[in-house]
Amino acid sequence: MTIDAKNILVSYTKNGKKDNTISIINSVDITIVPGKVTVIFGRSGSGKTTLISVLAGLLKPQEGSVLYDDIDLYQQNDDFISDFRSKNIGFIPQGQSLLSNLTIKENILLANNNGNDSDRAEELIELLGLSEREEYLSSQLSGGELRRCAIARALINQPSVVFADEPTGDLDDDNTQIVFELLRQKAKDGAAVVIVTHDESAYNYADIVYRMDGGVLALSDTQK
Ligand SMILES: Nc1ncnc2c1ncn2[C@@H]1O[C@H](COP(=O)(O)OP(=O)(O)OP(=O)(O)O)[C@@H](O)[C@H]1O
Repeated sequence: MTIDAKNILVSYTKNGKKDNTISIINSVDITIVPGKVTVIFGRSGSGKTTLISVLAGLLKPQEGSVLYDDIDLYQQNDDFISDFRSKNIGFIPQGQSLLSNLTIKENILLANNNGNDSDRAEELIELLGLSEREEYLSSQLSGGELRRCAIARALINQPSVVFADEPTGDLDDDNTQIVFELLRQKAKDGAAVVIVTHDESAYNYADIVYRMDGGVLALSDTQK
């Protein structure tokens, strides 16, 4: 599935005053293609999370369109968007997003559309080096283990599009490599993969590189 976003504009009202708006995403155009890893680098606060939230159907922009092939996402109703997202999109958010009273496997399967794809959950748990912690409650896990569990949860439905927001933020070098390799493998299997990060080591796994600065997106001049 190809994502074609055009003229995206997001701004927020400061202190509830209409004449006091700050622009976060400024006339951004981007095309995301299947089978490739697209990496968007940018400083903290440059608008990366906001942009992928728009691309993933989580935040309607004030202006612009997001097309998934010929589906104009924000022209659809909320039920359609929600169903579309759960069938097609895996989103790895920043921060802690798991239910603390469930085990790793239960958290992963909670997101599973096909009911109970236990084998796929096991496969991801092993790939992400979580086998020894499988029966732990998520409240008993380290930051890096929680992060890897959130990645497995985002991949359980074999999504054709994956958005990863700082997926290696709290991981050591070995686990960073495992996660980037896994995302690259998803792209090799045909998914469109988008990673936003500060982690320059992501460059080694990227097919297409963008830089975001102050809400403006540009293809990197260190293009591969
Ligand atoms: N709901 C909101 N209301 C007002 N401002 C917001 C809101 N959400 C985000 N912002 C602002 O928009 C800017 C971009 O935020 P965003 O989270 O997209 O940046 P980022 O590049 O992902 O940063 P980080 O790398 O730190 O996650 C920030 O200055 C942030 O404070």
